[in-house]
Amino acid sequence: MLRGLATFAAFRDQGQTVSEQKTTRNHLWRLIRRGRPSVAASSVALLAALASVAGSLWFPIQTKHLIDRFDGGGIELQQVLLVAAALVGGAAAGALSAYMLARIGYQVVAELRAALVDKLLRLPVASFDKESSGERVSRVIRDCEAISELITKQTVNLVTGVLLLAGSIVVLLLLDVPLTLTLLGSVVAAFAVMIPIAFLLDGLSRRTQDRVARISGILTHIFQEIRLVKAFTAEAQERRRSVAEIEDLKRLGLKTARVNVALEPVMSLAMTIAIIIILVYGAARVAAGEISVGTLTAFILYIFNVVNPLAQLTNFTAELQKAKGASVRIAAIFDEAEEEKKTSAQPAPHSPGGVLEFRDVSFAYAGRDTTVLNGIDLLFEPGTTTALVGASGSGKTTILSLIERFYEPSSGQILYDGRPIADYPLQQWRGGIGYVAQSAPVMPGSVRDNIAYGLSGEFTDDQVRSAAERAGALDFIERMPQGLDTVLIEQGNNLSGGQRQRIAIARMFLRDPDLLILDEATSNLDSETEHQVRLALEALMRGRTNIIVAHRLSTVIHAQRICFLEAGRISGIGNHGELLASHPYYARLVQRQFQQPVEAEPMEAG
Ligand SMILES: Nc1ncnc2c1ncn2[C@@H]1O[C@H](COP(=O)(O)OP(=O)(O)OP(=O)(O)O)[C@@H](O)[C@H]1O
Repeated sequence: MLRGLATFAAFRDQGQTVSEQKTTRNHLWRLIRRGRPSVAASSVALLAALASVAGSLWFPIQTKHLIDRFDGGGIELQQVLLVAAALVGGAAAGALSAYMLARIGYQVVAELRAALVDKLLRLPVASFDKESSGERVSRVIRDCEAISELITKQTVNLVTGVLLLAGSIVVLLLLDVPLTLTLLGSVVAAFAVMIPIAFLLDGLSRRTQDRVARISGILTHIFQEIRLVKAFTAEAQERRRSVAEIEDLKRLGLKTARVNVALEPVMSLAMTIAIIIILVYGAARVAAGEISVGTLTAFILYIFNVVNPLAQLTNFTAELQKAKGASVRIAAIFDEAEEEKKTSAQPAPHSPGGVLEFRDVSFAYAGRDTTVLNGIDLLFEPGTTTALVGASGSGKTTILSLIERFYEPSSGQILYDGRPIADYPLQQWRGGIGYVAQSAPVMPGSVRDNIAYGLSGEFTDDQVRSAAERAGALDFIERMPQGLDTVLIEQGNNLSGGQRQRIAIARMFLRDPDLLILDEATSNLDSETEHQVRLALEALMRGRTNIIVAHRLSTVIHAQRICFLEAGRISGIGNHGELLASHPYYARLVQRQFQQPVEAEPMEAG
């Protein structure tokens, strides 16, 4: 309640213009509507809320009648039953409305989350460069939760609170005007006393939330990189860092507890004083014969009808602020441009065996001044292998990303079969490409799921097994506890680097793409595994158009074409022999590597 009071007061100072506040409100309303709340359930919830308010308004009046009848011959059973009916009926209606609103809230949040996940999956890779994945997860989980909380818990408070407050004031004014003004004056004064403390609590609560978010970020990082922590014996350092954060959180908690402890007596004192004022003034009016004992009793009961809605309304403003903040962040995601606009006229999918051409392609990542690729002209002929070689950061992986259409060139064109690749339907375009990323990532699921990953058809065990065999992966898969059904844990931690690579290669055999793009792993495998992976890759590359970011001399030597990149420009192109003769930098690299065992030596310059 107190946080609500403070937020209510602070809201005016947030510097939002009227039109900004309207836009924020629209965002929230748009999101709630997107969740398609059921009209029937909403109507039942509203009617039940009205019934519960009626019960709360009715019961003190019935109690007044019950007490006032004492003078005229004691308690009447009918009157007792009416009080009980008002109480029980009001409570039952309140419970029904709360349940219906909870249903609506959960339905809205489920629809919203599903829509958000769907939207996030449609966003381009560039969108994920802007914000950490943790923050994106927080949009789906926490921000949606804030909107659901508003609907499930706070809407009922708003509806019943406003009605109860307004209804109570009207009934009280009808019963006795001076006593009503005294009641309102003392309750408002009691609230006013609490506002400064509420401000303090609000600030503390925000700082606590920030701290909690910070500490969860730090801990997530530590546990994600536990190998790094252990390899560098940094446990003590990380413990110190975490303990410092935990201590800060403790200090904030204690401060909050101190304010709360001070607040409780102030709060009950303020409310007690308000009640005493009403009692004393009311008793004087009873003694003077101006009001009945029943009326005074009704007034005392109505105090709760005034205080509770006031508390609920202030709470509502706090939750509303939270939900509005959340809705702005969620709406920003919904407003982002999707990777591919759905068009009614879908062009034909590309046919295999075309020439892929980079024509004067330049590229800069969004938000970065430097151009990563500068005027790249490159031809990838069908059935050939092109190796991209160059120092670290020279733009090799970026070329692969442009082919995958993770990003669009800043200028120039990428053509396939003479047509811009952007013209082909995105799903079919990517469907024709096999991409083996450097780290050979795996997804949660079984080995079988991972080999058939992203393929829509059903695959027989024989097909999956055959792909695994061609990738040189079948032996180790069969040695795993449940074979193809073995579940791969987070980031494939139960696999070695070479095994992950062979799973990725098996995936490609099953996918059977026309164009294979491969970011060669930089980590050195032992020579036996290296040999197996190379054999599997050679088999995979046969008969396809291959584009490889090459780190190993063995790969480079076998490529028909080598493209040497320096700071985003092509400084040499040709086969191994040609480059050796024409490109001093390349020749120097090769010379350096031939002094080492050729196969294990990475090719990279930087
Ligand atoms: N998502 C991104 N956002 C912004 N800049 C990026 C992004 N990815 C790469 N870069 C920058 O673009 C440049 C080229 O990166 P790229 O990954 O293409 O190089 P690379 O030649 O593949 O390097 P390596 O061999 O080390 O993998 C680097 O300076 C890098 O910092």
